[in-house]
Amino acid sequence: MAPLKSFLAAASLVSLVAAVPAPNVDISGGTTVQQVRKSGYVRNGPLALYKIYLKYHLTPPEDLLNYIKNSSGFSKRSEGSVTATPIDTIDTEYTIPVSIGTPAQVLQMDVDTGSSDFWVFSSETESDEVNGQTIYDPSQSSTSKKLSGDTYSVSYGDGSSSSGEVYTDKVKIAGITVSKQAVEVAEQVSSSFTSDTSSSGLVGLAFDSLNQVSPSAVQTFFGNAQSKLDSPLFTADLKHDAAGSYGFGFIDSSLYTGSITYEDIDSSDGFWSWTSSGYAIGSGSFVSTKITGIADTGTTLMTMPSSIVKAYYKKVSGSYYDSTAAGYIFPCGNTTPSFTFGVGSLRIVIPGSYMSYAAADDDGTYCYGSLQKSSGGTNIFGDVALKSAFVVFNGASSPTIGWATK
Ligand SMILES: Cc1noc(C)c1CN(C)Cc1cc2n(n1)CCN(c1cc(N)ncn1)C2
Repeated sequence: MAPLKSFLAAASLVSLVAAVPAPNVDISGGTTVQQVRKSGYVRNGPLALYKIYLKYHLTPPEDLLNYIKNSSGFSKRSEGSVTATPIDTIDTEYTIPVSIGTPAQVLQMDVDTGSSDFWVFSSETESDEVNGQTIYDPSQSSTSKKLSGDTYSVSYGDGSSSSGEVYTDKVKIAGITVSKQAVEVAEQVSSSFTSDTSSSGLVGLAFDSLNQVSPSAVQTFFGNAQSKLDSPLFTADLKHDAAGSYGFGFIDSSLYTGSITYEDIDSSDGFWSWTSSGYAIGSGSFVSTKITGIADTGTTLMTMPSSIVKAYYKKVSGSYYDSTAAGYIFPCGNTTPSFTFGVGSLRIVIPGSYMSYAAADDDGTYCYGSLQKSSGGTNIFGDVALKSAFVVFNGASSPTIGWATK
């Protein structure tokens, strides 16, 4: 436990320095102010150190966080976690319960780190576009307030879309409450959302710059909650065909093995964009090459540059690019090798079983690969990659992304 002792030593030094009153030296010839020790003040090094981290929006080291978390009486901010449930056995998307309004209206919503709008099926959604989803009705909430004149219209990489008006209301996720979250209430949704009976809306967790409310953009749930979290971060522990979790404000060290490797985020395009150190196919040797892509929980699969994808499917017998399916397919029974991507010197292995996504035809002869070619130059580390790791989305002033094995 050396690190803890070392930071405690540092912390006590901080508190020592912070608590000793300066001598009453009158250097201005003016009046002297008598400093007195704050009565009842109990010096506390770790808390003093912790407050420095929070003041400068820095992420405290894990041992300091654990110390604060396990010590009673500290003025803690907030943190919590929520179950992330795959909507089907092939992990098409993951939803979480979200409480909106007073009394709470609870909707299962899709968490999307690839977009920045919090929108819901609502009492205002065209009735023929609602298909079993839970709707939010602002008129039934005593804390809702319409943002008159504000509208939104958002579209996604797969061509789906949603549009409507905007309210604010109380929103609680993982036990963390944002009292005035902008809730974008859908008047229209595209057919793919209507057919997705498992999701009643989206929680966009990309950067605020991507928000599509006009005339002025609003903040995401994370954008609003960040300042009240113990640490300005959220984590994703997605699983194959099993319940995982999203954490807010803290890192649960029981959810991963080894240590977390962090890479810088370039948020200039509003995405969680980072650079991988390379890849390997099956038991093949690791190819060191920079692959810049976005960490996107709202995309089911994974897309890489064409050269890497071609090299991968060379190892899948019977595979070929099918323009009708708009992707690589292969005979379902054929073996798909694992796919490894690098995070610095760390290696995240996507098991071969994750690399076959779903039947590509009605009789299930051919299957659609989980790895496909990038379009428009954006590589996407979607759910296939994310569910193979424990991932930290660190929204500090210089954002980073952390990956760990699990
Ligand atoms: C997909 C899918 N496949 O089977 C089902 C069900 C679904 C979900 N479904 C049809 C509806 C749907 C479509 C989208 N979503 N959900 C989530 C947001 N979308 C994104 C997000 C993002 N970051 N990047 C690209 N699109 C498009």
